[in-house]
Amino acid sequence: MIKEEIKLKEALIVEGGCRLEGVLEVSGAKNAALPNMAATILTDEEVIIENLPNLLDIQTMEKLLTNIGVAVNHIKDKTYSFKANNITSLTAPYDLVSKMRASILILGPMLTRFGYAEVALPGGCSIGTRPVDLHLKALEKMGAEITLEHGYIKAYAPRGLKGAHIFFDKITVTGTENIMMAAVLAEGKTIIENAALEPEVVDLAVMLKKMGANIKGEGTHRIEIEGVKSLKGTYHTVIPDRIEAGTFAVLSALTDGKIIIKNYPSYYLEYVDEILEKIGVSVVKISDNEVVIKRKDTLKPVNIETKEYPLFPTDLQAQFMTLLCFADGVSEITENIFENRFMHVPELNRLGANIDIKGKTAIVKPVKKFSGAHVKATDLRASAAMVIAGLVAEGETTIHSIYHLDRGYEHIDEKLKSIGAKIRREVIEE
Ligand SMILES: CC(=O)N[C@H]1[C@@H](OP(=O)(O)OP(=O)(O)OC[C@H]2O[C@@H](n3ccc(=O)[nH]c3=O)[C@H](O)[C@@H]2O)O[C@H](CO)[C@@H](O)[C@@H]1O
Ligand SMILES: C=C(OP(=O)(O)O)C(=O)O
Repeated sequence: MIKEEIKLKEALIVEGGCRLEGVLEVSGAKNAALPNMAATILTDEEVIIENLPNLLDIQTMEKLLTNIGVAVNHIKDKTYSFKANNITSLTAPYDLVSKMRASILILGPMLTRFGYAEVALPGGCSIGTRPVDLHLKALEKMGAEITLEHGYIKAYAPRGLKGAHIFFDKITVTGTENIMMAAVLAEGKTIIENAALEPEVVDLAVMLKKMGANIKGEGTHRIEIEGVKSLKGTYHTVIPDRIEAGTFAVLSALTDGKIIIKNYPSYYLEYVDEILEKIGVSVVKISDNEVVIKRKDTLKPVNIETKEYPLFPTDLQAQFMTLLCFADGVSEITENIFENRFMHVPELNRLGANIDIKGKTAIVKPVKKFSGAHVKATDLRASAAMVIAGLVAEGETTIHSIYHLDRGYEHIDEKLKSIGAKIRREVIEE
């Protein structure tokens, strides 16, 4: 059986109630590393990226890049070099794209540098339909001719892309990144309005500027890019993962252990930290890059709405729902970004939670305890919620189908074992 087939059947078995003590280190951000890697297509010079997290999604992006001829070399722990000086194909095949929606990020760079790109349509995923129409419309506005054939996006710009005025009807993170990468080598000026403000978008702009791109306004809703003829190599370090950090904060608050979180990016988590404070959980800085989590005896309910950065991230919704199950009143959590991101609710209820869904709002009623059960890890952050829930539940929790967890959490079981958690992987026939 090949490795990935086994992974689909892997389960995580978590024993609840263990005393946790030690250091949890936050890894490089998946959602920054993926666009950083895609941007290496934009130059024939060597780009070195450091602090790449060891994740399935990173391996998928590596495969997408090597598949088109990018030379990827491991230099040292978490540091890789990329050289796109011998591109042999301009296709992102379905078998890779179907593993990870962020594969769409190589469309903009391939098209702008080589005038052609073929990427399998990512299709829907468990958290929603997630179309890429905004990416495609923006590229068309830049002069690309796009057709959809046999499940593939085929994009042509034989004479190169042209700068354009793009207004995104909806704020899109990878859409902003894709168009920013397309615009850096386009002829003339591109203005992206209603651009995403996420730190990962800003980090991509920082990297592109080091490569010689001319970008202004990153971190605001209006980004201006003046195209240049070519880009050069650079050295870049991936920023810390704010979602992994937030996940660790929730885990720490609920298990009430003596956990130090290292590389906690407080500067990206201001709003999240404010919400934690309202719940009765303080993030206390103990050194430049380390925090501990202190909680009041009684947790308070809060209402949360997911929104684009700098407001509450959808990628922390499931973890905060788990935390709020133990508040002393009713909380309401509204999911505004993805239409189907409550799949953790029935799974949390299996563990003893009392959550109802009304449209796009989950009503989280207080419970005193969770008790271990068999649950399913339905998507990436739902999986993280199950791990947290398993650590606080009485008895043993078996989390089935943990494939998604490995897409976005680096060695989660090893990290948790190092602070005293009893957690193991088992291959279960399903
Ligand atoms: C690799 C990566 O960075 N993933 C993140 C990125 O995903 P991703 O970039 O895919 O998410 P978007 O910001 O694009 O999606 C926001 C909303 O816009 C919609 N939309 C998007 C594009 C489009 O062409 N048409 C359209 O309708 C989506 O369906 C969704 O409802 O941002 C999400 C929102 O913060 C996060 O949850 C993901 O972790
Ligand atoms: C939804 C997520 O990722 P992706 O966009 O890669 O599916 C996530 O990181 O929670």
